[in-house]
Amino acid sequence: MPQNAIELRGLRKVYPGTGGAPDKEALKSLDLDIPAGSVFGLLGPNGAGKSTTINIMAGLVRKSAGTVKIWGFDQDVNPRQSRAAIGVVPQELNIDPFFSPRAALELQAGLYGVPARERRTESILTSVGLLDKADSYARTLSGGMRRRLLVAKALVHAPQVLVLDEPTAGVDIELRQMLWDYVRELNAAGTTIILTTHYLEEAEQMCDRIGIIADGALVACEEKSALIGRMDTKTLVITPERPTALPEGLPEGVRAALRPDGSLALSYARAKMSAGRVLDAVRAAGISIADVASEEPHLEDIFVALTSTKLPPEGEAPLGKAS
Ligand SMILES: Nc1ncnc2c1ncn2[C@@H]1O[C@H](COP(=O)(O)OP(=O)(O)OP(=O)(O)O)[C@@H](O)[C@H]1O
Repeated sequence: MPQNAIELRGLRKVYPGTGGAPDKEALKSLDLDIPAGSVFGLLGPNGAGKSTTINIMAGLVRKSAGTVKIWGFDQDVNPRQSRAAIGVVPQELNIDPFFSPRAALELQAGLYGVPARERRTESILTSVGLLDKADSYARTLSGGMRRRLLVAKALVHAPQVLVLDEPTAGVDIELRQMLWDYVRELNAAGTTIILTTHYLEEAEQMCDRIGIIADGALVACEEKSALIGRMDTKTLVITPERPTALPEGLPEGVRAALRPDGSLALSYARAKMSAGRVLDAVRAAGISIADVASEEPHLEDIFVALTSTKLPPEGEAPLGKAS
């Protein structure tokens, strides 16, 4: 097993401008290692270059410069092996409406040159919960079933690396849970998982390593815990015994806000301040404390700090997206 499932070096992509528009440098010079066996989240605002990166890895978009290694195979030197090592679940739900799931998987297996005796059509359909629909026309499948069929198609050639591009956009909570349970199972069985998502909470739950890309460049790539640990802020949430206004005379560097439930949120840099000092200052301001809780920073805080972009809340369509 190679140390890295994916190695990108100096990856650059320029889309030629059309109709008088200037060229677009979608990837500037991306270096990225994704360790084998990980669940890696590739995050970034709209237009950052995530799909371009994934599509280059999948062989769907031609890079302008740089090298791409998949499972140790250089895409330019060993195109067949590198293609065989990766399966991509695309963002769009486009499937051929006249094929049944069984026929779609058989066709995909044929495209990848999987010999008939090695095909696992039934077991893949079973694991994505589509066996009872195996022989129905794909056009009769619900959106959630189509998504599962796309996952199944990406798995027919048993790739070591599975890429899911925005897999849960517009998917209901039950299906999302099922999809993630299945992805976790695949990972436990050794498949490296790469996913892009607009839902930071999802990335926080699912991924053990995270890369953040903004404007065609990687701005962070670390273990999730290290990334969150980089954020030095801490927040104390105080429930006062009686309704209160914002306290006066807090130490410098402490930001105070009243929350709609009447609690008082006090944020500060951990390196410069202690919880004890903050609480002393609150008491000195005449506030009696009924309860205190502390909040650690979330991935979203880091994302905002690194990209200056706030993502829309869960459930809303990301900017510029129809889905
Ligand atoms: N075929 C294309 N021709 C010209 N420009 C393109 C093309 N595909 C993408 N771009 C541009 O390249 C940049 C990166 O796009 P990309 O789709 O990779 O971003 P993304 O991070 O996946 O965004 P999103 O979250 O919206 O999917 C954007 O500015 C986009 O407009």
